[in-house]
Amino acid sequence: MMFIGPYKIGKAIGRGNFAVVRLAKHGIAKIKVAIKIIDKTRIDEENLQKIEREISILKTLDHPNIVKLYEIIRSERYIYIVTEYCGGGELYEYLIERGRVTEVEARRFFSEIVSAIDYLHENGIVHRDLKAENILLDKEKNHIKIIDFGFSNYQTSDSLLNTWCGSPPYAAPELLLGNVYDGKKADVWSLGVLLYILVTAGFPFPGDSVDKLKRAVLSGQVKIPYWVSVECSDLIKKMLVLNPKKRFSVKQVLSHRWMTAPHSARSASVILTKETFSPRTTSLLGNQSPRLDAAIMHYMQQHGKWTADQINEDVLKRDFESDIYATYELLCDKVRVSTNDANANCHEEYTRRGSRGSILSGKANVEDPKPLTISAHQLAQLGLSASPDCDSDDSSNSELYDDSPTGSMRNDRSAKGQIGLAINDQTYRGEQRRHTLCANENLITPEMLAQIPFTSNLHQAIMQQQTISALTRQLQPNAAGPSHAPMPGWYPTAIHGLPAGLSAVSTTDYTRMIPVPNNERRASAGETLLNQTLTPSTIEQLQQLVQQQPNENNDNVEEEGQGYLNKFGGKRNTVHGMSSTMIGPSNPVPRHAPYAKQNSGERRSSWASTTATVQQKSNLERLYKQATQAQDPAELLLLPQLQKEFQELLLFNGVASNSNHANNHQFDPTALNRFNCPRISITDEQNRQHSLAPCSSSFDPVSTFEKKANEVVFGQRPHTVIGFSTSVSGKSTPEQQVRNNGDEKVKSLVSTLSFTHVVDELKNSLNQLQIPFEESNEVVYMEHEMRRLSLPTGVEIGVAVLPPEQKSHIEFAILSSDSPTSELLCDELINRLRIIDPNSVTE
Ligand SMILES: Nc1ncnc2c1ncn2[C@@H]1O[C@H](COP(=O)(O)OP(=O)(O)OP(=O)(O)O)[C@@H](O)[C@H]1O
Repeated sequence: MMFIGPYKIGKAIGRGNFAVVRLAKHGIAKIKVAIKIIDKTRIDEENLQKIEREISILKTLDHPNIVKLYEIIRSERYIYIVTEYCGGGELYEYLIERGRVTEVEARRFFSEIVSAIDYLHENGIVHRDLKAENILLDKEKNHIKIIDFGFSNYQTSDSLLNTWCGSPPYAAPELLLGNVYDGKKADVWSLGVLLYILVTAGFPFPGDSVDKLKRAVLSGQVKIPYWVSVECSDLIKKMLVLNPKKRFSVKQVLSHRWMTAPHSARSASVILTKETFSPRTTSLLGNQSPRLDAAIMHYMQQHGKWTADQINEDVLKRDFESDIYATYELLCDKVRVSTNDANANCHEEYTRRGSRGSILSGKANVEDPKPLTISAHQLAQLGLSASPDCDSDDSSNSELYDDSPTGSMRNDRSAKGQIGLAINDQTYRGEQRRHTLCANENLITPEMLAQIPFTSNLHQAIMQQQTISALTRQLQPNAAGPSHAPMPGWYPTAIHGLPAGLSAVSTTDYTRMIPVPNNERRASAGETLLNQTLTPSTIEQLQQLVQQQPNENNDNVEEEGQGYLNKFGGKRNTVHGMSSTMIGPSNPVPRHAPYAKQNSGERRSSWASTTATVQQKSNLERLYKQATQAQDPAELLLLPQLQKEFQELLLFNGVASNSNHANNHQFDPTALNRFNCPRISITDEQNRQHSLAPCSSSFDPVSTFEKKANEVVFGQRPHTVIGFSTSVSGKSTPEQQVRNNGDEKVKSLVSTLSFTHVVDELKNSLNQLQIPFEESNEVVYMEHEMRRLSLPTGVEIGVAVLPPEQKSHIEFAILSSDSPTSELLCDELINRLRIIDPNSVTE
């Protein structure tokens, strides 16, 4: 078992360019954390500076949608960045697994992302590496947590940046061009890409190299699929504006009508505004020093063996390099989570805070930093017994372990705190003294106070008490007595935006007045004032809190979090510098939803040729006859040979057909592998005879082979014949017959684009999909000229301009109705047309 300080180290849950991220669990608070471990010997000075900047920025941040920093641990070789653990994985994985999300869900996620970026920009910070891999989800996959501030930087309002960084698919055009740039506007571009990805599960700009991507981005065109609402498209387009000066700012994004559209009841609760929080340092660096929670302090004194002064000092200083501060924060979070309604979470807490007016701040909807309203009975028993987690001294086989910081490696605080950054430190395990405390005063939060009528006696009594305690503190600022009286319910994390003077409010929780058992109190040194808030009954209750909290008590950090790397084969890393050839994720999000599940067994593009050589045909025919006339099923073994012949035929025709195709399309047979296509095309001989398929013959070995293969592979024969009529009259077409039969295998689209435009776009799409086609335009359909594209996949596409609309009428006839390939292909082509023609109508 491996420890870094008080953290029991588990499996790797992520990897970056220079870091490995591991799951860990805090020995005292029993909270899971993520530890980013940076090996200093593997990075150069420049990157070390980058990491230091990331740390210094993280220290200043405090937003519910930004990963929370707990502690920085340094050793000679490693830097350990301890942050909150986001158990829901990356947004990227989420989209890969589920495909695009509904706009309601997209709005909920995106609102949180934008809220966090707004918060950063408000504080003069730009992220510069926004991407779906750097956006994590909480355990319930409800809320966003932005991570990876490795490229973040400070930017004053009028300054420009010049370091090229980020991930190409998300990079703004000015970055791709290598210009100086406004980091905030570059972030907005990435936000545009993110929103596009959310609602389409694809990237807005295609390109498998930086050059291609650059060309696509600089074309200034983004094709938005038809299913995206007009409002959402509008917002995406306003974020993906080439000219950064004309591009939306984050504020404009926030006030766009798509963002302000009604959220679902649940999502409404997560909309956060800048007033809802502020950097912790702001509140803490003010003159009004917040006061620490007495119960937690007391508990820490007992279990960490720190003195009250040490705790006060480190916590108020927000010393991230101190295990004292981290322990305090973690314990606060532990209690906060448990205090909330079982189904609520801290985000809703934020909202509840934000949604109420505050007498104290005098503002409506302004952060009324709701304390955790943890009454004594909830707080006092954060006392943990000796943790079995920490009992192992298995330090021999771990590189990390060997180089883990020891108490001596830590700054002064660790020595003072004694909580055991040393791996073998026994100080936080072993026997712990748990004092029973007693309270004669419960808690009231400022929020509750705000709801008590100003003029009421109760309010005045509380305020009076507040004044007295404030005065007491002023008179005895350093006394270990009354001036250190606890401010139950207030934590650094809850103090954000604390209105001046609030720290002096004496608190009594009238809602949590439960009978307090009058157990014997065993006082300990330095707790003279804690007795006001802590009750004997709390010991057991809080013990339960820590020991019984679902999931949190699961020590199995090794097992958890293993999924990410195993499943997705690693992290898509951020690149730095124009020279990189890397482009986007190694598992690129497919561009359009129909292809979102690249490995789906259902999706089969097919490749058949109608132009086999005579020799190939006869060879196939012979093999086919042998196979089909075989009495013995074993002779079906001939099929692999047939398959091989067929593949050769495909390759032959793939190369040979280059010159035959429109636009001199370069057909690359290796594309078959890329598209994961089986070499089977499902067509029907009869169909070929009676429909328009060119090069039909009475015996088409290719199609008969396919038919046989179809039987073998799919266990059924293709049977339905759907197709356009060749007849000039257009009567009694197979298509009509099918329709009469109630079968809807002809998909139609009426486009507002011109006939030529539609045909060109279809041909482009087919070329992009690397599907060969035959084009003919002599056909007349319902007395109108019709362009026909015949595909070897069993799809016939007819395009005509029909009165009275004079719009392009496109029909996709599926010749083999049971071919999933044909269905998917038609859908894909229709989707592509809709992207360029959102006003088109499906019939
Ligand atoms: N707090 C966390 N909770 C859960 N997983 C995390 C957390 N922090 C990081 N990870 C995982 O580890 C991965 C790498 O983390 P991070 O992006 O911070 O590393 P990096 O070295 O900065 O990466 P890059 O090289 O892309 O910049 C993340 O993509 C994520 O999957």
